[in-house]
Amino acid sequence: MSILDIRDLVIRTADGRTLVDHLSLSLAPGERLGLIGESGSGKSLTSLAVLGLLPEGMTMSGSIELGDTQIVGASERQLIRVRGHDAAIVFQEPLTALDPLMRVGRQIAEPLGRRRGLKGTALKRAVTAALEQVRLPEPERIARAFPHEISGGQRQRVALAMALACDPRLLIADEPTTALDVTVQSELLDLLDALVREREMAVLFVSHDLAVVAKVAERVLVLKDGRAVEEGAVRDIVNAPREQYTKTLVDSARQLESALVQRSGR
Ligand SMILES: Nc1ncnc2c1ncn2[C@@H]1O[C@H](COP(=O)(O)OP(=O)(O)OP(=O)(O)O)[C@@H](O)[C@H]1O
Repeated sequence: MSILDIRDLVIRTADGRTLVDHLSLSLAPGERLGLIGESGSGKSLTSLAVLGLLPEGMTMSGSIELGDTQIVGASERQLIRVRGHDAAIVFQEPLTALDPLMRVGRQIAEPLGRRRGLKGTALKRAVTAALEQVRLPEPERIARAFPHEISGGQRQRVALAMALACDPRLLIADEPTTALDVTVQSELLDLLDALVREREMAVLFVSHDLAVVAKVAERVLVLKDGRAVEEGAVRDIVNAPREQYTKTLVDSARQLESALVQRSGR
C-alpha cells in the first residue's frame, strides 16, 4: 500500500505547454524519496500538484492518489481535508508560509486548535511543545515574536513545526534548506531526518542538490524538462549514474562537497 501514488501526471499551462510530462512515482509509508533536477525541471509544480495547489490557469491530468483521495479533479472541500493531514509542505522560503503580521505562536496555534480542538492553556502548552519539538530554544520568547524578529533558520523551524502540527503521513519538503547558510542547512537536515524517523513519516524531498538529497532520502528520482530520466537508490545513482544528465548532477555535487571540505580544512 502506498501513501502517494502518481501515475502519468501531465501538467500544462493555459496555452497548452507541457511542463510535467507523464510522470509516475510512488511512496510507501515511511519511505523517503528525493526529487532532483535543475531549476525549471518541474519539481515544484509536481510537489504543488500533490496538494492541489497548482498556479491559476494550469491544468493537470493523470492520477495522484494521496491516501484515500484522488487529487486530480478533487473539489476544494476535499483538498482542504487532505492538506496538512495527509500531506503537509515546507517551502524554500519560510515567509511563504508565515504571516508577517502575526506572532509566531498564534500561527502555530491556528492548525493545532483547528485539528486537535485545543483551547486556552492546553493550546498554549501545545504551541510550546511544537516549538520545542523542532529544537527551538526559548520557545515562549519565539512564540511571542513576529517572523521578522527571528533568524531565517528559526523561521524554517517554525514552518516545519506548522507542517508537523497535524501529524501528516507525508511531508513534502521543497528546497527547505536552500536559502540557509551551510551550517544552519546541515542542522536543519539533521533535525528533519530525526523528526521524520521518529514519526515514521514519508518524505518527498525536492532539491536541485544531490548532496543534500543524499542526506535525507534513500531513493531518488531525477527529473529533466518535466520527465523522469532516472530512478533508483541514492547510493546507486551517486556511484553509477546512467544518464548523462544525472552524471552532471553527481559531478556538480562532488565539486561542491570537495570545495567545502577544502574550505573547512583551511
Ligand atoms: N505560474 C507559472 N506560469 C507559467 N509557467 C510556470 C509557472 N510556474 C512554473 N512555470 C514553469 O514550469 C516549469 C517548471 O517549474 P518548476 O517551478 O516546477 O521547476 P523547479 O524544477 O521546481 O525549479 P526551481 O528549482 O527553480 O523551483 C518551468 O519551466 C517554469 O518556468
